[in-house]
Parts: sequence; C-alpha cells; structure tokens
Amino acid sequence: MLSIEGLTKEFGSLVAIEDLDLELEPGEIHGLIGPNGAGKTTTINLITGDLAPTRGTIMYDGEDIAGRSPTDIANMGIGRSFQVVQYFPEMTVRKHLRLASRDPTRTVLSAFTPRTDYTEKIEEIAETAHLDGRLDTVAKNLSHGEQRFLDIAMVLAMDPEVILFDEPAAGLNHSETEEVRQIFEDMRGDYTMLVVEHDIDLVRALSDRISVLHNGSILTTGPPSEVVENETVKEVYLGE
Ligand SMILES: Nc1ncnc2c1ncn2[C@@H]1O[C@H](COP(=O)(O)OP(=O)(O)OP(=O)(O)O)[C@@H](O)[C@H]1O
Repeated sequence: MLSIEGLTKEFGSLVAIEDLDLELEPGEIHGLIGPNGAGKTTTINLITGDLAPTRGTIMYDGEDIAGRSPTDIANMGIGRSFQVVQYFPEMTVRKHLRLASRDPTRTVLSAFTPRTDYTEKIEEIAETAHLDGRLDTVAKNLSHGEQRFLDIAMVLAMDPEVILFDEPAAGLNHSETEEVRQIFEDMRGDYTMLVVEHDIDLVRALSDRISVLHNGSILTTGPPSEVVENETVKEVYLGE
C-alpha cells in the first residue's frame, strides 16, 4: 500500500530521520510511537510532501512520491490531520465538510455544471466522526473534543485511502479519548491509517501493528502485545 525505504532527513547537521523503513498494509491501523524528538512528526511531513527527504523512497500506488508536492500527494489519496486543529471559528461544521469534500470527477469543464450535492456524504461523515446534530454549529461553539472530531471529519471528506494522524487524542480528556477510539474503530478497514500518539493505552487498543521510532529509525515493528514486551522498547520508550 505504502512502502518507505531508506528514508533520511537531515536538517543541517542534525539527522532527524535515518534510513527509515516502514510498510503500511492495506486497511491496517499502524501505531507509530517513540520518545519526544524521535522523528514521528517529521516522518508524517515527509510522507505528505510538507518536507522533502534528503534520501529514500516512498512508494505509493506504484509510484515514488518522495519529494512530490503536498497537493499532488493529497490528490493521490493521502490525507493528514494536524497536531493543532485548523478551522474557521465562524463557519459551520457543514460548511467545513463541504469545502473539504473532494470530487474526483471534477474537471475544469465541470465548473460550468452545478456543484455536486454532498449532503448525504456529509451526514455520513458527521455520524462517523460523532458530529451528527452539530452540522449547523459554528466551529468556535464546538467543545474541544468536537473540534478534534471536526479535524478527523475534514480528512474523511477528502476521500483519502491513507490517513496520517498526528496525535489525534492530544489534550483530550478520558471520555473524549474513548470517543476517538470509537471513531477509529468505525473507520477500521475502510482506510489505511498511521497513528502517531503518545497515549500508549489508545495505541495498544487500536493498532494492528505498532512501530517504535528511536533516533530517527525504526527499532521494531509488530503486534501491540509483542512490541510492549520488547526489552529495548521498555528501556527507550516506556521508561521501565
Ligand atoms: N524544521 C526543522 N528544522 C530543524 N530541526 C527540526 C525540524 N523539524 C524537526 N526537527 C528536529 O528533528 C527531530 C525530530 O523532530 P520531530 O518533531 O519529528 O519529533 P517527534 O517524534 O514528532 O517529537 P514529539 O513527540 O515531541 O512531537 C528533533 O530533534 C527536532 O528538533
């Protein structure tokens, strides 16, 4: 599905990502964990094209997308969420989702035909993202948790195949985190998901496989039960 080989990113003399190999299997939820500064956000930024790699390949749909523009990569079906939610305070949830919606059949010519009606799609997405009943609410009036769900909903509106999540539960309380877990559980199988997250209980509960990033390289990849029992992982990450 998405296959990364030998990915390296240098910032001047700092090697943030070094010879990283990572494979996402179709439909899996893949957790990416690691200590602060391990390179998790940089990895996401390299996949999305927000950063250009120093070396390495990112194969997706038979093409090496490493170094392509963020717009190209998003149009190919790779969506992302951000650590900090980006929204327009005065705009309704519905409008956010309409603007984020992507019509793959839309061409320059279709600018002259009526716009696609996304009503049904938007209602489905709102339900998945626990925002049904909030479609006509402006973003600033959503709770903190709901604003994060809006972020997830906006990614869904883009019809991606692969979604990269950067700390989707950051700053959420226990019950909101549980809602994120339920939302992802509903999405399971419909998308290939890479989830960077510090809440280890959430990552364990969700992930089909977990990769541990340490000093810019993958230390180990495997099912959650194996990874959390790995002695080196306990030492470098879980602090045991
Ligand atoms: N634009 C940049 N310029 C220079 N150094 C950077 C840049 N972005 C990241 N780094 C460095 O690269 C390393 C990896 O950072 P990154 O943000 O990817 O880590 P992370 O695992 O996401 O950390 P955290 O869990 O704290 O979010 C760090 O040493 C960071 O200081």
